[in-house]
Amino acid sequence: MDKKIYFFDTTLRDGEQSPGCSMNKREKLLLAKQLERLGADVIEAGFAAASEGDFESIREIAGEIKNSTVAVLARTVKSDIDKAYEAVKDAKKPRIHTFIATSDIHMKYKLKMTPEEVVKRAEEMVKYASSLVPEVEFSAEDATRSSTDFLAEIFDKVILAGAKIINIPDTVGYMTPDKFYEFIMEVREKSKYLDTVTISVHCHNDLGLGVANTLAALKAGARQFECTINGIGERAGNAALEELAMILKTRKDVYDFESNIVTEEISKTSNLLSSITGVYVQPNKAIVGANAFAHESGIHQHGMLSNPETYEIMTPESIGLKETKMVLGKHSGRHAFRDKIKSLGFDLKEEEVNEAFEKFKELADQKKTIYDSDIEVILTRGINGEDDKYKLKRFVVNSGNTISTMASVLLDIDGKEVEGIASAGGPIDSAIRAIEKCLDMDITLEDYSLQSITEGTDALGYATVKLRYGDNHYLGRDVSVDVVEASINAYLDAVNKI
Ligand SMILES: CC(=O)SCCNC(=O)CCNC(=O)[C@H](O)C(C)(C)COP(=O)(O)OP(=O)(O)OC[C@H]1O[C@@H](n2cnc3c(N)ncnc32)[C@H](O)[C@@H]1OP(=O)(O)O
Ligand SMILES: CC(C)C(=O)C(=O)O
Ligand SMILES: [Mg+2]
Repeated sequence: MDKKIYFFDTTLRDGEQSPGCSMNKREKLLLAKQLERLGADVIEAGFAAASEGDFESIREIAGEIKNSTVAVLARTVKSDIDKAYEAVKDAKKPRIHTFIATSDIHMKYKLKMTPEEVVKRAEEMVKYASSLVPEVEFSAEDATRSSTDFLAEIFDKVILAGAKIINIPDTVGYMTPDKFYEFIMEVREKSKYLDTVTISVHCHNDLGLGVANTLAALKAGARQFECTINGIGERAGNAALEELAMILKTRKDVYDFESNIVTEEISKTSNLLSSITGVYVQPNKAIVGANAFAHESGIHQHGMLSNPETYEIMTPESIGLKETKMVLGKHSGRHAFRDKIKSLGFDLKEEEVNEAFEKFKELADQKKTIYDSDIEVILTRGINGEDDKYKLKRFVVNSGNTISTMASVLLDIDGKEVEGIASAGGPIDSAIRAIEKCLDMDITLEDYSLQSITEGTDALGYATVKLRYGDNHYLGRDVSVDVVEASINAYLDAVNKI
């Protein structure tokens, strides 16, 4: 049997049917060009009869795309097929894709047609479409809840009428892999002509089985995969193109097939779709999620640094990413921390690394994401005072828009606890005044500044305090995710210098 898999991308049609994923003409064209670079064999550009905008988008895509077939969807309705033809006629490789439902429930309640009428309509419209374009695809909507006898009958009729591709959609995502395999084999056995055309599948993801069912269909003889980028589509979406493509590439030992997909374009295509629609994939999404090539825990990071194959079955480069992300966080270990320090250009002795590592863990307990700039702060400034005479033990600040701010600061001064309480305009002002009450020193605060030096709302605040004592000036600094704490410690840093 044929070893080639044809990827039929329906992001611009079924994908666009997902709530919130509508695209305008310019956006559809941008994405179509990227799908062409990705190597999609067929790009289903839209549903021409749906709206004037969709019609124009398909026409423009048909005029621009040269390497992929441009398909357009139509009901088995003559006016839909005429619209579809008008939209796609200038394409280098046009395809009209027409469909009608074949399950009892759809025929009886939705179409209000008898099975005989459905077969007749399908046959007539496939014949008509085949008189307009060389390639016509026929889909039996809700095929997987239809009788296999009826499918065999309608498929044979439309194949004789000119259909070159027969699609067996799992429209409502009802199949399981074993059942789908048996189902397709049964239809193939009952049909006279199905094996003379390309069998396609179109699996929805209502039970999370879109990709698994597509692979089961491959085993049963399907050679066209209908799928979408990021798995978008009606309801729970369609089988995800990037997952299917990477399964074929990564498990060639199991699936010995060829495809035209340029996997190195996957990441770019996924990002483009998300930025156009504003619908982003979850971080743990297979292949294209932000965490798909990221490692935070120490044991995994150590393994990755020793040999990336310990924890990655695909390379980030194979989907077009530059590198694996080593995320530093509270689960990270010394190996990854040392590697990060080196990559930031610091050459530290082992005991300095250990000291910085302790500070890093302390910070990681307070902060969700540790950025490179956080590490730089740890390495250049430290995050806490060490063996100083004046040390902060604890502080409490009570503040709100309808109450006066009150701060209580407890210091350790040479091993003795001293507490100061003060109320002033804001939390930092109150805290500084509370410290002044603990100290029996004639100090003047000359300058104070606070800067956010890392990213995010949990950024490190960098406080600088300038004090005058007698005729001399003393500068104190500190960093913390808590700006009041950074301010208190910066003040104490200057006091300790006195
Ligand atoms: C499984 C799928 O993804 S199918 C594709 C789904 N995509 C879309 O529906 C997007 C585009 N659709 C649209 O813009 C509109 O539904 C249109 C323009 C196609 C039709 O709009 P309307 O004429 O207002 O009809 P409406 O959508 O309300 O109802 C669908 C009609 O098509 C009929 N119909 C549905 N599918 C088919 C079919 N495959 N072949 C023939 N007739 C069909 C229905 O029986 C119904 O007929 P009725 O108007 O005589 O009752
Ligand atoms: C139009 C067909 C192919 C479809 O989208 C479905 O059945 O899910
Ligand atoms: Mg669908």
